[in-house]
Parts: sequence; C-alpha cells; structure tokens
Amino acid sequence: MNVVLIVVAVVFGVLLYEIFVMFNKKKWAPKGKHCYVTGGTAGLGLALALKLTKEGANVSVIARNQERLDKALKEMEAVRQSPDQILKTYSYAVHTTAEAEASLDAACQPYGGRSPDALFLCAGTARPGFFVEQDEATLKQSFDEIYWLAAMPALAAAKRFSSESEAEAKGKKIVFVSSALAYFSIVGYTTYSPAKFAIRGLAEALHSELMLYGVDIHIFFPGTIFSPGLITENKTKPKITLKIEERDEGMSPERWADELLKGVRDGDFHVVGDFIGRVFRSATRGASPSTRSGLVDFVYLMIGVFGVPPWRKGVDKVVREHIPEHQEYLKERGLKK
Ligand SMILES: CCCCCCCCCCCCCCCC(=O)[C@@H](N)CO
Repeated sequence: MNVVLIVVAVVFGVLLYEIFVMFNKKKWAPKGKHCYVTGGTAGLGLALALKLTKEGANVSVIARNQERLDKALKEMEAVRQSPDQILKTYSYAVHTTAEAEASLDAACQPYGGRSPDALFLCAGTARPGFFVEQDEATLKQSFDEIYWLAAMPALAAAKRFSSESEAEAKGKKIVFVSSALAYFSIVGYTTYSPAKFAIRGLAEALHSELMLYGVDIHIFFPGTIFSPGLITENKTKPKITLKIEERDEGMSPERWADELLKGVRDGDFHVVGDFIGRVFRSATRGASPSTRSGLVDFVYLMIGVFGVPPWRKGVDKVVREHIPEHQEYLKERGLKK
C-alpha cells in the first residue's frame, strides 16, 4: 500500500514538474522586432526571413550576392503584414570585422542606430571531402565560410549591446546556426565539423558572458536541410558520407525554420528540431546550460545511452567495408601508387 502511494506521488510530482516546465518558458515574439539575418537569400536563412516577415518583424537580410538579395526582398515584400514593416537587404561579406561592423551600421540606420533585437546567423557553406585532399587554403577557407562568418557579426553586435543602456540591451538575442555535426562527426566532414564545433564553443562562452548585458544566446543544431546548398555539397560529397547520411531523413528549410523559431520562442539554449537532434542534445549535454531537464529529456538521454554506441559501431563498420573502394579512389586520383 505504501509503495503504491509513493509511486503515485512520484508520478504525480514528475507530471506537475513537466507542466510547470511547459508553461514557465520565456516566450519571445518577433512581431515589431528588428531581426538581422545573414544568409537570408537561400535555404534556412531565406525560409527564416520569410517567416519573420510573416510574423510582423522588421527584417534586415545580409548576404553577398545583390541579385539574390533583390529576389529575396521581392519574396519578403509579398508576405509583409503591414505597410510600416521595415524590410531591407544589404550586400556584405561578414566574415571580416570591417564588413560585419559596416553591415550592422547600415542595418541599424533606419532605427536611429539602435542595435537589432535579434541576430540570426544562418550564413554558412559546407564543402565535404576527404581530409587528405585538403590543403592549407581549403582548411582556412572553411573557417572563413563557417566560424568567422558567425563570430564577426556576433562580435560587432556584442560591442553595440555592451555600449547601450542596460534597459535597451536586455532581452536582445544572438542566434547561431550550427549543425547536428557539432554533436558528433563522420568521414567527409573534416572541414565542416571543426568550424561548427567552434561555433558551439563560442555560443557557450557567450551564453555565460553576455548575461552581463542581459543578452540571450541560442544555438541551432539542424540535420539535413533540403536547401540549394545541399544540392551543391552533394555533388562533391564522398560516397561513403552520403551512405552514412542516409539514416537522416532531412526536412525542408521551412520546417527547420519553424523549429528554430519555436526553440528561440521557448528560450532554449540548444535548439534542435528532429529526433536525432533531441537524442544527441540530451546524450552529449555535459555541462552545457540545460535547456530543460524534465522527463522527456531523460527519455531522450536513455535512447542516446543505449542507441548511440550501436549506431556508431555500425558507422565504423560501414567505413571499414569501404576500404577497398577507397584504395581504388586514391589510385584513380593519383594519390597512391
Ligand atoms: C539513436 C541514434 C541514431 C542516429 C542516426 C544518425 C544518423 C545521422 C547521420 C548524419 C547526419 C548529418 C546531418 C547534418 C547535415 C549537415 O550539416 C551537412 N549536410 C552540411 O550542410
């Protein structure tokens, strides 16, 4: 009898806690906010820019290609919610301090110089390939195209936030876009994962440091996005990498953008959007700031504890079975006698 009572009490307690977690989330809404979006002319960035526009945000899209910026602006204009919404595009390559600062100066101009309410750093490129085919230039380029592209606008924004009044800066956001491949990695991603892992490190340090200004940090870990970028990267992606990735179903940029906004709305630090993301978020969390640690998270942790090691063993097996084909590949390219 006592045992039954204890079990009922525990289950009831856990349920109450879950409900508390569910309703006690900080809710953030894009309406009326100034959102600065890099990489907003294609894939996740474009889907997000459109979603923010539909929700009544003021949106500044930053990307390099003017033609694509013009096209994105047309799409945004078509879904604007009110004539007062400010929708703008700017051509900058924000992996340098100079251009990151210039892009913010330009984007903040219509707002009397006030810094954006939220930065969504979506820009990034993947160039999968074998490590032995890389050289100094391609290794460094990958950091320009991923890490510096996120770190420089974050630095420029943080300087602005810290110089504003506390009331002005409070509640502003930097949202980084990393990848499921920053929770783990596989053959073919030696130029990609390191830079995405680096973004995770930056986000975690900033999550702690920008509390000094009341600024929130979020980081997104999407899996496969059916974007124009994926079509390009798949053209040069090693066959073995494609094979391991088959286990990942993938989703449209629109669905990933939905998941990203949902996580940001709920105040999650690590934002994920699919089963794989939920499992790896829980299983690799370590001392990362917790997103929530209710029952649901515990279930994903258990799936990770029991599911990830066999999956990894399977991946290793697939790689070893690929050795003969890879030897041929190296010979064909003159990388081996
Ligand atoms: C119980 C555990 C089961 C786990 C199954 C996991 C299978 C995942 C395979 C790799 C997925 C890669 C997604 C990232 C895509 C990405 O970032 C690149 N396309 C670069 O753009």
